[in-house]
Amino acid sequence: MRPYDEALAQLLNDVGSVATASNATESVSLLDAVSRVLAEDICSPNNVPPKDNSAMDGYALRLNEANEQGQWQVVATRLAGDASALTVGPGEAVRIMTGAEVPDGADTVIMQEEIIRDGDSISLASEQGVSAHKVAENIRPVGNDIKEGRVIVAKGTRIDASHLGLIASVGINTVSVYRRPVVAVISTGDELIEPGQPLPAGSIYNSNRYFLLPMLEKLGCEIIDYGTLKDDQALFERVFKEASEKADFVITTGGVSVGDADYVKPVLDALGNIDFWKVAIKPGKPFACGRLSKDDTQKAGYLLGLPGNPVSAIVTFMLLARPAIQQFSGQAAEPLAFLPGRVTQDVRKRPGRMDFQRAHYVMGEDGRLKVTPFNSQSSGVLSSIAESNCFMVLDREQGSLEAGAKVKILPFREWL
Ligand SMILES: Nc1nc2c(c(=O)[nH]1)N[C@H]1C(S)=C(S)[C@@H](COP(=O)(O)OP(=O)(O)OC[C@H]3O[C@@H](n4cnc5c(N)ncnc54)[C@H](O)[C@@H]3O)O[C@H]1N2
Ligand code: MOO
Repeated sequence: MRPYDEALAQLLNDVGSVATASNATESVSLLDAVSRVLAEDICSPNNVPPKDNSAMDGYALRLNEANEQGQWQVVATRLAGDASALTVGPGEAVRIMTGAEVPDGADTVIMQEEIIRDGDSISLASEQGVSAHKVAENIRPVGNDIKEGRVIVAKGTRIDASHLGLIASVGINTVSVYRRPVVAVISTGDELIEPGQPLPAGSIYNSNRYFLLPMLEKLGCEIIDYGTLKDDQALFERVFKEASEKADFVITTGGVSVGDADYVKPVLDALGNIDFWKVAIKPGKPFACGRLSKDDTQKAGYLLGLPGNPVSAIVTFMLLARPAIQQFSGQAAEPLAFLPGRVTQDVRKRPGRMDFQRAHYVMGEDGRLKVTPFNSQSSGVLSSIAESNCFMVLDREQGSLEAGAKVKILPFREWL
């Protein structure tokens, strides 16, 4: 059994990345770019905001040159979108709206709640007069958000809604992204039935397919869904081969253990090579992987054989398949971000496997995170994932723990 870190390092080394391949990029319009990985640094061609503008509805004036009476004459009105030439002289003010360009000469915008207006004459409402205000207040300076030429989103970033907004804010509507990884998904097992069908004796509903497809979607993958295969070695061989010729990754669930109908490994061995089998993690130990071709020069899909138990399948997807697909997609490495916490109850654990217990974490009254493991840690209990918000991660050589012990928290809901 490989320790988790070694298994992941080997997997990442074996799968490579489209970022090093030629012809692996395409140009897409902004709204089609969400969930894709950027193949270029996005540099801003201009300043945001492009000119000094007002943060408030109020009056633009020269606070530095306030007269003794602290009074100004309103000489014009400035709306957002109006860029006509306009200069404010000493003793003059311009009625200005939020977002409008600050007229030349003005050094400050006073918000209207802090102004007393009498006809076209304004004065400061505060008894402290000018000293209640600061020069430049309520002015958003040119380039305050983004300076011209700055990299606003780096190559290797998986684009989310905030990146789309930021890229739009500098006026760019097309970006270069890496091609999508093609992923074939295969459920295996004689006992599996699709939801919506009556359940014959001895059968169970296929749940793995229903969390894998949306998680792959979220990773920007192009999916080939092979549904469910009966446990038949010749059938596996034929379908795995076909899938590997079309897909970058072939993800299977089930059939990787030591049972009489566990054909995934023998088929991987026959078509290609097993990179490794078994990782020292709980759940998910029998994870298997390798390339589905013996010919190194041929492009062929890489098999990620997830264990059949639903929790083992989702955990190995999150911890092994997901980083492999992210790296292959050209995404910059994203190491697991643990949070420090304390466990609320005694925990039993035997040394030997790194344990990813499903758990719920909250902020305690002392401001520290406290984490409570789900009451069943069985790898068949999928509600342990649906009702948890993190893994409580216990190192491989760790033994049992007492309530109050320090543990690592790994939030996972954003991956789902
Ligand atoms: N003698 C041993 N037996 C087992 C070992 C072992 O080391 N020695 N390891 C156990 C562990 S740990 C796991 S995990 C499982 C993995 O088994 P397989 O990958 O071969 O999976 P299957 O036997 O095909 O299925 C296991 C379990 O999961 C259910 N299943 C499968 N696919 C789905 C699906 N798509 N949706 C819902 N449920 C699914 C299946 O019905 C079984 O109950 O092996 C242990 N055994
Ligand atoms: O690894 Mo199995 O996934 O312990 O149930």
